[in-house]
Amino acid sequence: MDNQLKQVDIAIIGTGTAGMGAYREALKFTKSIALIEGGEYGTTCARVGCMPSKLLIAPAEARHRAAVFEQFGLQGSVPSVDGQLIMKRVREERDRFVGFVNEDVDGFDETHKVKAYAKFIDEHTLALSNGETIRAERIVIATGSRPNIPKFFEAAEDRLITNDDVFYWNDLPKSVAVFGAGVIGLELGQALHRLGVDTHLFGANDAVGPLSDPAIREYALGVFKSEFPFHSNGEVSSIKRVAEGVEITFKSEPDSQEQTKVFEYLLAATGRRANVDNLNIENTQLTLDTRGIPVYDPLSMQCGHSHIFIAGDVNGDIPLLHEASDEGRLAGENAGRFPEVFKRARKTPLGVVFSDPQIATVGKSYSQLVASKVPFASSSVSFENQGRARVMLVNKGLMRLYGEKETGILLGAEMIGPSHEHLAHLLSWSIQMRMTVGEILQMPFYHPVIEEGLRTGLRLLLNELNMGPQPPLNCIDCGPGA
Ligand SMILES: Cc1cc2nc3c(=O)[nH]c(=O)nc-3n(C[C@H](O)[C@H](O)[C@H](O)COP(=O)(O)OP(=O)(O)OC[C@H]3O[C@@H](n4cnc5c(N)ncnc54)[C@H](O)[C@@H]3O)c2cc1C
Ligand SMILES: NC(=O)c1ccc[n+]([C@@H]2O[C@H](COP(=O)([O-])OP(=O)(O)OC[C@H]3O[C@@H](n4cnc5c(N)ncnc54)[C@H](O)[C@@H]3O)[C@@H](O)[C@H]2O)c1
Repeated sequence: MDNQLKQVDIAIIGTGTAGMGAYREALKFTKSIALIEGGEYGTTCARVGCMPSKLLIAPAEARHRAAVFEQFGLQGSVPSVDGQLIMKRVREERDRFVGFVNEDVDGFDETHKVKAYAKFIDEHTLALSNGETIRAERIVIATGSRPNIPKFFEAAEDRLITNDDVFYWNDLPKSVAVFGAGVIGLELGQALHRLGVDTHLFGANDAVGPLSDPAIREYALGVFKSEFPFHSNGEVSSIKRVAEGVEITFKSEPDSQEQTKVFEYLLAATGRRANVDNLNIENTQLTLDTRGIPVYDPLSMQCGHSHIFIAGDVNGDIPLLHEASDEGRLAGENAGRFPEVFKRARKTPLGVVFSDPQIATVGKSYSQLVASKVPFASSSVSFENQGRARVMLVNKGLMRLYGEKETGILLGAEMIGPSHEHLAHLLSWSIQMRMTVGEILQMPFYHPVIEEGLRTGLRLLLNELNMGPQPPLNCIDCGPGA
């Protein structure tokens, strides 16, 4: 094997978002790099993740929106769905996004790119699936994650699919059983339903996306259950491949009647698994956690005190695009400067689920605050009577804000509601600036806008913190419906 030994300063395993970020930073320190990719270039985000999922959601939301036009007094039928055209646009636009990534990869130094899967032989040596061996002074692991599929689902045989399959469809199916009411299940399940696919969403323990605040979770359950069949605490007793598809026998609630239904596909959206189990990581001296993931410092991405760094979904921490990008760059920089290693402050946590209404989490979650024993106060604000939301007929939503007692600093928020991708950004920026609730309230709020609902929530929180008066009901100087 050693006849093909290549020696480099830095090997980066994986050329996704984190790997590409690591490469760009590492280049600032050395030109001796192996950027290794076993699968397809293009990144999970662009190929089968963030971008194609939003491309599927866009027509689904547009069609759903048309269904409320009647309430404005606009008459007319809801547009019919041409599944082939919908999927054609999803694929074409997706390919365009992938094309941009591939242009970047094309621009990388050819001598740096290695097309093979890598495994550890020892702490410095990697065996490649093409038979070559690489010895690297420093290594960045950026191998991403893959769908986690419970064994139970294998009974669906060839009708078992994941997000990796959906965005290659040529047409929409007639029916889909979506398992997992996490982020992927909610986004794809609701979009498929809105595009006329007979969709059932099967959850577990009443979980909804990333929500931990019981009040928001309950509200979200109500919203989604009123729109499509959502068995948030269902029990599935059997899954069978039958001639027409997948037969699923289930109870919608533990004490409800058992029912059997055949779906064209079973879509597994039951979480993701770090691609660390196929790296022979045990051939290194790294300390592993109970999931088999190397223990690392999230401020430097360094595994222990070693020359190995881990970034992106593979570290199982915050599987989001902007985090993978930040982590990749930090890992690449530190791999470049090793043995000197710098710590960098991380950004305020921010998560958005592109369901409708949108779900968002910012800063510390409710469950983290409860566990941390930090003294905090909270406020709740509904968007059902919020002026701008009612004008636009998007008045479904509930927001909970958490602030630190004594300092009045905003700590976090969980929410479901209209335009919450934007409100969540305002809140995360405020939290990152360590602003108090009083200081945020000094910022301008226009009228009439959805942000006025956020202002009401902040005023209520200020009062809960004993730092401001109870806001007047239907406050006219705040604008009607604020
Ligand atoms: C359906 C879906 C929707 C999503 N939507 C959003 C969203 O809206 N917003 C958001 O912020 N995040 C979203 N995400 C999450 C986001 O896509 C990921 O957090 C991000 O893409 C992770 O990047 P990464 O670099 O860690 O992994 P990847 O981009 O997956 O890169 C890892 C690379 O490593 C390669 N590899 C694996 N093992 C080896 C090996 N042994 N040797 C060599 N190469 C290897 C893989 O082939 C892959 O190319 C979504 C994810 C999914 C699945
Ligand atoms: N908008 C976004 O930012 C976005 C979109 C999609 C994905 N993502 C990222 O991808 C990650 C993975 O998404 P995901 O939805 O696969 O994972 P997830 O962890 O968000 O949700 C998985 C869900 O599956 C449920 N589950 C597990 N086993 C089950 C079973 N047997 N039956 C029914 N339900 C079961 C869990 O209770 C959980 O609610 C997310 O954590 C997120 O970071 C982000």
